[in-house]
Amino acid sequence: MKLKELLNRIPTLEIHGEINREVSEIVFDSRKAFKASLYVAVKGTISDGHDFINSAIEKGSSVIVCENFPNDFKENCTYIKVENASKTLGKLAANFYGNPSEKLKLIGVTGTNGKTSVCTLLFDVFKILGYSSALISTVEYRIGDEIIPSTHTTPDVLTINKILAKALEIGCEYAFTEVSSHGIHQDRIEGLHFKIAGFTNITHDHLDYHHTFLEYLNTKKRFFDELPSSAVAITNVDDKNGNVMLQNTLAKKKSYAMKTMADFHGKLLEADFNGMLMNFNNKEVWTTITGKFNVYNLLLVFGIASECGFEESEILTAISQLKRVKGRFETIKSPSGIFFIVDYAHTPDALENILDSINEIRTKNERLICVFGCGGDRDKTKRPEMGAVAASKSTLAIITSDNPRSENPQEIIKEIEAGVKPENYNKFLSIPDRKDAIKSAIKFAEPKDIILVAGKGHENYQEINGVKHHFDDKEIIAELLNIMGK
Ligand SMILES: CC(=O)N[C@H]1[C@@H](OP(=O)(O)OP(=O)(O)OC[C@H]2O[C@@H](n3ccc(=O)[nH]c3=O)[C@H](O)[C@@H]2O)O[C@H](CO)[C@@H](O)[C@@H]1O[C@H](C)C(=O)N[C@@H](C)C(=O)N[C@H](CCC(=O)O)C(=O)O
Ligand SMILES: Nc1ncnc2c1ncn2[C@@H]1O[C@H](COP(=O)(O)OP(=O)(O)OP(=O)(O)O)[C@@H](O)[C@H]1O
Ligand SMILES: N[C@H](CCC[C@H](N)C(=O)O)C(=O)O
Ligand SMILES: [Mg+2]
Repeated sequence: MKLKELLNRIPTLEIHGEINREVSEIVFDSRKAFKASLYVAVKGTISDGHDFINSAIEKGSSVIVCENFPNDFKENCTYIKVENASKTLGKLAANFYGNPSEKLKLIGVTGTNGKTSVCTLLFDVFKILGYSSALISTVEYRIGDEIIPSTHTTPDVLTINKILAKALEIGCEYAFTEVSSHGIHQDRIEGLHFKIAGFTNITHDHLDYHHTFLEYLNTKKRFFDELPSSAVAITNVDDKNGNVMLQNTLAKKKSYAMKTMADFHGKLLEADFNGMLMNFNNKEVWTTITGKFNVYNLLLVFGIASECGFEESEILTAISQLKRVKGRFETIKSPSGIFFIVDYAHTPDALENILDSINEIRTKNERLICVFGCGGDRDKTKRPEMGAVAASKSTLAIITSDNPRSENPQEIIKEIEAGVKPENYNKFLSIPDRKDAIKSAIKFAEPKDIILVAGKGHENYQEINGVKHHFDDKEIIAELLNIMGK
């Protein structure tokens, strides 16, 4: 594409060099630069892309977009000064890929918990309704039937545009994307045109990155603040901050709730481990998805599909055909009758919700064993809160490792243990090796007991000191059951 065309509608401060030249690709990592590429120098959390301008040129970049010009200009290169390189990257990406987000219906979902669930369920509902879509999620990216491994919940803006452009090319009409707080903060959604934006809930997470809860909340709110008046914003008004999210949005406001009046109102009539009977806007629907928090997720799916123009009855028929999302409340029953639940709960709120949901369903004649840990190099303040919740809401909590990353697993466990309330000191034990922890839970369990293995859900690895070792909770459970004959 010609640089002149690429710069269409993009504000610049100063240009040095020829703008009548061909751009082969846009890159924001000098290591990925090649012949005739345009390199955008972005300030990151560790380094500053401006330091790599010359390495990008050595690898073939001939256009540099930056906030400060270097001291000397290389021959045959064009330098473009902009106010904010990270935001400019979003606009360049949209122009380069032909503004795909304006051409298909882009739907974004933000919130602490439930984004993957809602986006995946939307993708599945729309498929049942006969529409092909794109999905951008923590678990995987999908373009119609094609599956691409996921690197980020919300990837960089070039990747998003590339996925959307490909989706458009193969005839998709919708795209569902998770919008993470890191994604908003790092301008990974800059230049995208959202038709509908959904909010699930906001509780404690990522305070390592955002520092305070208010900063975290305001980052999520920015997603709604920046929507145009042509968009629709759907919020959970049972959440304390559900209305705050939409306070300054220009978008048309819609709500969903179970406890208060809302445009999309839901009730949970019955729930067991096989599914739930719900009532949505006075119509009953049965689903194999279970857990009270999933009523909220399904209500948001219902609200979004309604705003896309589908009839309530056809949406509910599609909801009744949904399957569970990978690693979310997935159940396994052993030959001897031990019941396992594998779930991605990795925040205090998620762990509390899943334990509450299990406790509401179970008879209490069995025991509930909770095996969980906390990720290293992530929000440390979650740890004692998760320790407190797990020990108080289960018969036995087995504290173990999640992804320790660069941290010492024993130290993470100590921080989790510190949150256990004195009255629950006899209700927990700590086993650092995750496989050993699951093994102990199985040893301890009798038929009908429930073992919740939380925190890693769909993940098929355990990251220790920068190395990802293959580890899949479901596989480990099957392997141990086989060896232990239970
Ligand atoms: C903390 C964080 O989010 N970091 C993200 C960020 O990297 P960074 O700011 O550290 O980049 P940097 O190393 O400082 O480099 C700055 C710039 O210089 C460039 N550079 C760097 C070195 C070089 O030799 N040449 C060069 O050009 C880099 O490409 C970059 O553009 O920008 C990168 C490019 O987009 C991301 O890949 C990276 O995600 C890291 C890997 C990550 O782990 N992020 C997680 C925390 C994350 O984003 N998670 C959320 C989900 C959270 C949730 O569960 O809700 C997600 O959306 O996935
Ligand atoms: N609406 C909800 N409210 C509270 N907890 C939920 C909700 N939906 C899911 N959960 C819990 O949170 C866990 C993670 O769910 P999900 O993967 O859908 O969230 P996410 O927002 O995509 O998370 P991430 O930020 O890691 O991408 C689930 O396994 C479940 O335990
Ligand atoms: N997207 C989340 C996932 C956490 C999953 C948990 N297994 C962990 O590693 O902490 C994060 O990166 O914080
Ligand atoms: Mg997710």
